[in-house]
Amino acid sequence: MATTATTAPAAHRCSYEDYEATADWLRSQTEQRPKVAIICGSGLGGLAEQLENRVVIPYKDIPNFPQTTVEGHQGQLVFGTLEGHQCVCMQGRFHTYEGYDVYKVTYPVRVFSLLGVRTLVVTNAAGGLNSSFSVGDIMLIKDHINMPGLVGNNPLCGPNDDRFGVRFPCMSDAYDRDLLALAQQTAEGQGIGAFVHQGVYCMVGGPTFESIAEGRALRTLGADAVGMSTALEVVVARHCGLRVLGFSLITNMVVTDYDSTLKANHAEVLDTTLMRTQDLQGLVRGILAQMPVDPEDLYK
Ligand SMILES: O=P(O)(O)O[C@H]1O[C@H](CO)[C@@H](O)[C@H]1O
Ligand SMILES: Nc1nc2[nH]cnc2c(=O)[nH]1
Repeated sequence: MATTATTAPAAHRCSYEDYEATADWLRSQTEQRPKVAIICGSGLGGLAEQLENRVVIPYKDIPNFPQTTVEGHQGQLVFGTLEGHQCVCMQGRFHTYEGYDVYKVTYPVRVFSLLGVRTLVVTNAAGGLNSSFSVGDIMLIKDHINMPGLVGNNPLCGPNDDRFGVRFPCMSDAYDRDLLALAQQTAEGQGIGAFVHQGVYCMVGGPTFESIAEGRALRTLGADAVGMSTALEVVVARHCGLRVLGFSLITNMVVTDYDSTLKANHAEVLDTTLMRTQDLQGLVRGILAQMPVDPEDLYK
């Protein structure tokens, strides 16, 4: 039977049993039971090095897990404690441009949910579209434009599994407002408020960086930053009820001027992450330090 771009063949989707098998296997590898998951963006995996009592599990050993293929993404799960919170950190994420479908890209998020995770922290490297942003700024994500999802490439396409969430999840509250306010307040308290902004992240498919016309179009659409990840993970996280906090590190400014000779490139992206990695780590730590560890206080 012919299939359309909007509905993957069932064989490409993952079953509840697949997610459970991965979660069960991970439970057998560690006694840690994380409540917070952190997905590290390009060049931002250093956050996982901050965890205490680390248990490191390479993706290649994890049943049903994809492998990372992108420079700046290490390819391992790190369990451990950060500021009193039991965490699991993805040192390396998956992207559709690597050839993975939207179900594989978001596979870890449902596994985390089955492990008992309640809060997802996403980080990414992104190109700045807002002309008031500068390279090295941190953008707290207040909303997203899920470009693949808008054209039907959404990880929730296909039969809905009610064990994870509802058929038609709301996305107007995708990024938790309390966590966003806490992040802003923490940035001010740490004296880095001058380069921390709030804005809208637009996910595109990549792997091409934007043409000038595309950059201009995305800005007109209301995007402040653009990247090739995150929104799909957030959609799946919200579907299964996780709270989400997101950060974009502005690693380059998107070229929107025909007179410019600048050219976006991945080496520049990784260089900028080196420059700001300490600030971002400090900010995440500062936020976690103020989040109640007791889940009953946090998730009621
Ligand atoms: O979104 P993350 O994984 O941080 O990576 C960003 O950086 C890469 C481009 O340099 C792309 O993968 C883009 O999405
Ligand atoms: N699409 C896109 N992704 C990025 N990731 C880091 N910088 C960029 C960028 O300029 N465009």
